[in-house]
Amino acid sequence: MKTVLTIAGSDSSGGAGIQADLKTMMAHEVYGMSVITALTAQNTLGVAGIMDATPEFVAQQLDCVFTDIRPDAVKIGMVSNADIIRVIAEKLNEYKAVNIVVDPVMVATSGSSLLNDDAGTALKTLLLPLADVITPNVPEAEVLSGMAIHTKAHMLQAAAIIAQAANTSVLLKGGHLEDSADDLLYTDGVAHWFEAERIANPNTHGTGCTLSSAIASNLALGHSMERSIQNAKAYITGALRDGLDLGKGKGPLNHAYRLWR
Ligand SMILES: Nc1ncnc2c1ncn2[C@@H]1O[C@H](COP(=O)(O)OP(=O)(O)O)[C@@H](O)[C@H]1O
Ligand SMILES: Cc1ncc(COP(=O)(O)O)c(N)n1
Repeated sequence: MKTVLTIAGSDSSGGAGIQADLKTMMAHEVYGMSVITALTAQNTLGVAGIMDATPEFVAQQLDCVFTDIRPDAVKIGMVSNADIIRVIAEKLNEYKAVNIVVDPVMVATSGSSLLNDDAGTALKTLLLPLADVITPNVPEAEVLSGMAIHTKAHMLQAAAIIAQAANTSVLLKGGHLEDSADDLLYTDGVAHWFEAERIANPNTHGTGCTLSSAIASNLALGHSMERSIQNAKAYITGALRDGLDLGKGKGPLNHAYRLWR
């Protein structure tokens, strides 16, 4: 059995964060493990509260995982402060973690901020360079590149800037552009578009978490980066197309759509 670790925050409403990651891993038939960086009290309408874990406790969780069941891939999501980011970078280096997917989570789909101001620099300098791929959405890519993104041409420019600064591959997700659900992989100066049908579904809580976990699961299963992203896109499109409608705001996906049909 292949194993995947998520390092992320908990979402009490179960649609994003750790809960989305573990459900996605289960749907991919890999063994999921979790290091929790923060608890959030949130639902489909927004984030009511955040309680960060201490950096020491994050380190303790990482030690417990890596000294016992070695992950074949690692997904990193919400890491809300610089001290936690430092500890994660240190431990991933120490344990020589492989197949690292970093989703630079900054703002929840509902609009609430999930990253402290001091964490931005630590994220850029310590965590992004460790990744095999980073998966910003359009607003995150705007912050990371320092430019506005309104078109696919802008996506290309921004991805090149981010890839160069972080010295890694960038999957810039196009879900926030109107009329598009095309994502752009930029690696070593080469651009590859992953095109997908845009689904008319307002319930997109957790799409980013789900996509990055699906990529990590596919990498753990031994697929190439391109194949992993292609498979992950097919999974997220199917989960959106399933049309689950829960909660009063932007609802979650049906992560199990392949299992229950
Ligand atoms: N309405 C949609 N139809 C199809 N795919 C979508 C839709 N919205 C988002 N996606 C896809 O879901 C994934 C997450 O995208 P995005 O919404 O851009 O990120 P985030 O959830 O981090 O804000 C991407 O692969 C994106 O293309
Ligand atoms: C704990 C946690 N982590 C991440 C997200 C971002 O969710 P999305 O995938 O919709 O960008 C979230 N809302 N909560």
